[in-house]
Formats: sequence, C-alpha cells, structure tokens
Amino acid sequence: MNLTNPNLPRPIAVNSLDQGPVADTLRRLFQEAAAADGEFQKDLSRRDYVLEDYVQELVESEKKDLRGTYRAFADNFLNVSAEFGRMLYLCARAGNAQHIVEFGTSMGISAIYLAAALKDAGRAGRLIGTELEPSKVRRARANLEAAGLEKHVEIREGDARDTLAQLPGEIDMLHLDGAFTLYMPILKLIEPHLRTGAIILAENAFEQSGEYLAYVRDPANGYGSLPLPFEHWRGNEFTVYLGR
Ligand SMILES: C[S@@+](CC[C@H](N)C(=O)[O-])C[C@H]1O[C@@H](n2cnc3c(N)ncnc32)[C@H](O)[C@@H]1O
Repeated sequence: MNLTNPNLPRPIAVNSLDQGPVADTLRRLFQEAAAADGEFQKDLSRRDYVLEDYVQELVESEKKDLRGTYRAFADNFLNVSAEFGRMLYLCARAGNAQHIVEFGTSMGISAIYLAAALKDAGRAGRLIGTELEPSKVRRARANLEAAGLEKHVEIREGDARDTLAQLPGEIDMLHLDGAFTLYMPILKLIEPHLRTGAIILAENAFEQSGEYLAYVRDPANGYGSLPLPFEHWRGNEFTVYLGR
C-alpha cells in the first residue's frame, strides 16, 4: 500500500519511517485500518456528506455518554493519515522534543510516528500516550513493540483527565486526538507543563466541539495557532505555546 498521497511531492527520507520495523509496522497497520474503518471513512468522504452534522452528533453523544461513544469504536482505528503522521514526526524532530504527550492513542499509529522521532533523534525522552479502551491499549502496546519502539513509550490506560493528572516536568509537544469535547480540559491540564515553544498538533479540532480553537487562536492566551493547509475537513490545527 502506498503510504503517501500521490499528489504530494515525494517525501524526504526520514530515517525509520521509510524502512525497517517502523515502516513495516506502519504499512501493516494502515492496511488493517483500511479494512476495519473502510466503510466509515467512505461515508465521511462522501461529497454530499455534511461534516458539521456528523461532528455535532458525536459531540452530543460524547456529552451523554463518553465511554459508550468510544466503546462503540473499540474495533476502529480512527487513525491519523500518513501525511499527518509525517507532520507529527517532523514537528517532534524540528522541536527537539523529548517529552511528548498524546491524548487518544487508539491502536498506536500516531504514537509510532512520535516515538520514531524520539528514537531517530537519539532522545532519552518519552511519549506518554493515553487511551480509554483497554483492548486498544493492549493492541497499541503490541504494535509499538513490533515497531521496536516500546522503550520510548508509556501508554496510560483510562480517562486522560485522570491519567494525565501526573506529568513529569516540562512537556515539549502535545498531540490532541481523543474525544472532541475534551481538548480544552486536556490542554488546561497540560498547560502548566508546556515549555515555551512547545508544539501542539490537534486533529479534529472543530469550533462546534468547545472553546479549544477560540482559546489557542487568541494571542492573549499565549499561543500562536493556525489551521494546517491539508486535509482541512479533519480539523488539523498547528499551535505553538509562546509563553505568557
Ligand atoms: C481518533 S482516535 C485516536 C487515533 C490515534 N491517534 C491514531 O492516529 O492512531 C481517538 C481515541 O481517543 C480515545 N479516547 C476518547 N476519549 C478519551 C479519554 N477521555 N481518555 C483517553 N482516551 C480517550 C478513543 O477511545 C479513541 O481510541
């Protein structure tokens, strides 16, 4: 399977993403994800599909029953694309990230990109991933092991609002990709740990889901932020903590 969008220029060689166990594991996982999520993804990309309606439905469902909403997706990957994964990898490398937090690890695809960046940079640091669904935590751990990255990652099982209450020191990078309505509460939990210059990449950051976008786009709050110019329908937002 071609992991890159054919419309994009050929990606630069980025070490372990292109060969060896990381590349092999990602290739396998993208195939498994296509099989598991194919129908769901097809629905989302239908031309007449009203994305705002889908986001609204999910937001309402999360507000009623967060666990139940994500239990229903226990067998779905809901993963980032290969392009977004490379963006995660490159941001971690460019920002010399050592301590990274991820909200929403699922089966571990995005975590593999982030952990590969730590490994390739020869960093002693670590990725702390979080996942609500126990079966996904088991699968993510196995996938990170298959990629040879297990020593760079700790996956915390449970609700991120609890599991991220304790964090070590400064955080260099944050990936937000969990329940849509929790981006703001999770950011507030991590904010005291963000080092100046920390990068935050959010997927599915939508205005309907809460205050997150308005907050990071208001310079008074200490952030610089803009939407990424690819896969705009996925709500990709790039943010830097500039300090207060
Ligand atoms: C979009 S998926 C993450 C995909 C993953 N980042 C990847 O690229 O492979 C969102 C995940 O967040 C998890 N999640 C939702 N709410 C959560 C919470 N409160 N704490 C931890 N994980 C949560 C869901 O179970 C789901 O697996």
